[in-house]
Amino acid sequence: MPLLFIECFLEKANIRLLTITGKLRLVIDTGIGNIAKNCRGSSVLNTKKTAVIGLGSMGWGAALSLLKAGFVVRGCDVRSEVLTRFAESGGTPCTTPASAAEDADVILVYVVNSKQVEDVLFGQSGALETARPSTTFLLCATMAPSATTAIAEKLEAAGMFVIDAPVSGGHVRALSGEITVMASGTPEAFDKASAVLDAISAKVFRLGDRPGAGSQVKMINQLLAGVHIAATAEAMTLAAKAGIDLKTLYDVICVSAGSSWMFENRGEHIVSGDYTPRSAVNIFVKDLGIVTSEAGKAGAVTPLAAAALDLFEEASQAGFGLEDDAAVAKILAAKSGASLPGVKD
Ligand SMILES: NC(=O)C1=CN([C@@H]2O[C@H](COP(=O)(O)OP(=O)(O)OC[C@H]3O[C@@H](n4cnc5c(N)ncnc54)[C@H](O)[C@@H]3O)[C@@H](O)[C@H]2O)C=CC1
Ligand SMILES: O=C(O)C(=O)[C@@H](O)CO
Repeated sequence: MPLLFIECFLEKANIRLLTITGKLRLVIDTGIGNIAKNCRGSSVLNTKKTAVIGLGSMGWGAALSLLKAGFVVRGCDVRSEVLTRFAESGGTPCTTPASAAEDADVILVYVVNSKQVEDVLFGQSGALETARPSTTFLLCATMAPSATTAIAEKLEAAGMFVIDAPVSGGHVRALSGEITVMASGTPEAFDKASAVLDAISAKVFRLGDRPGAGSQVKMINQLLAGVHIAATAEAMTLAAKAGIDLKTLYDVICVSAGSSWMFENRGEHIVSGDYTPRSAVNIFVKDLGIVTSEAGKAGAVTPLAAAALDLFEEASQAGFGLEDDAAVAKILAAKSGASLPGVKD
């Protein structure tokens, strides 16, 4: 069918075709709210109002992806400068989780750890104070599976739907709406959140019907991610010590068998000497802490994760906790007497 004919037909029927972050979407304006359907085959949903709690490296990207996809987005953060930037980007800034949660159909929780998640949900001015029953919560922070399960049970007891939805892909993929989601929850929860998941991700893995299963898989990803960052830092430090040009090394390894997603991503930060946090050292103190403690409970040995955790803890104690996690290289460089770009000897 000629494209012009399709366009005229869609215009008459009040249907707009939008391409957002490379995904083709149909938006049908019913006058009472949009019904969006992703043309790559996901379900139709009329969810319109969303809230993102925690507008940091990952939550910011998710919030912007939702705005681009046509959702109304309330965003909450404790940092006022972030709220100002969010308002400038078209979002509705909120100073408390309770005000962000009012009226929301789906709420995405993107703070750092389980303690913060509990605070923003169940604490004073927390989301549960105002969220309507049957609101769907996406728990996107990386937490121990047991913590995720306990939080999900508390939300469900209050009449909410929950998806355990930890994410992967870093700040850049969050911004482009292309993260991977390691998700678990009831089919009903997935139905309610499918348009939101489509807007923020390139791939959603459904890993089970109960919250906790997603966090278990994410924990394994974090074992690999943490070890690969530490290995990248070690490789770069040895290369620097051996007098190899780091940019040349980076180009060679990226197309060789020693590479990894983390080598490509964090290796670039080390080569350019840029430790602006896209994911902070302290995140891996948390995540590898989860890995080693859960492994201990399960009776599994994780010597590589333990060695990597030691390095991240050392980096944190040396004052690099809020820098990009590639700063673990600074510890190895100092011990090796090696010079890294942008790092004072
Ligand atoms: N940065 C990354 O590349 C990735 C991070 N993750 C996970 O995603 C989660 C978020 O990580 P990031 O975005 O890197 O952290 P972040 O530190 O950049 O962002 C967290 C945000 O939450 C806000 N916040 C903290 N307490 C709050 C409260 N009570 N009320 C409102 N806002 C509050 C902070 O001000 C901050 O803006 C973590 O669980 C992390 O492990 C997962 C995949 C990748
Ligand atoms: O993307 C992921 O997966 C990660 O966990 C890291 O980027 C760091 O948090």
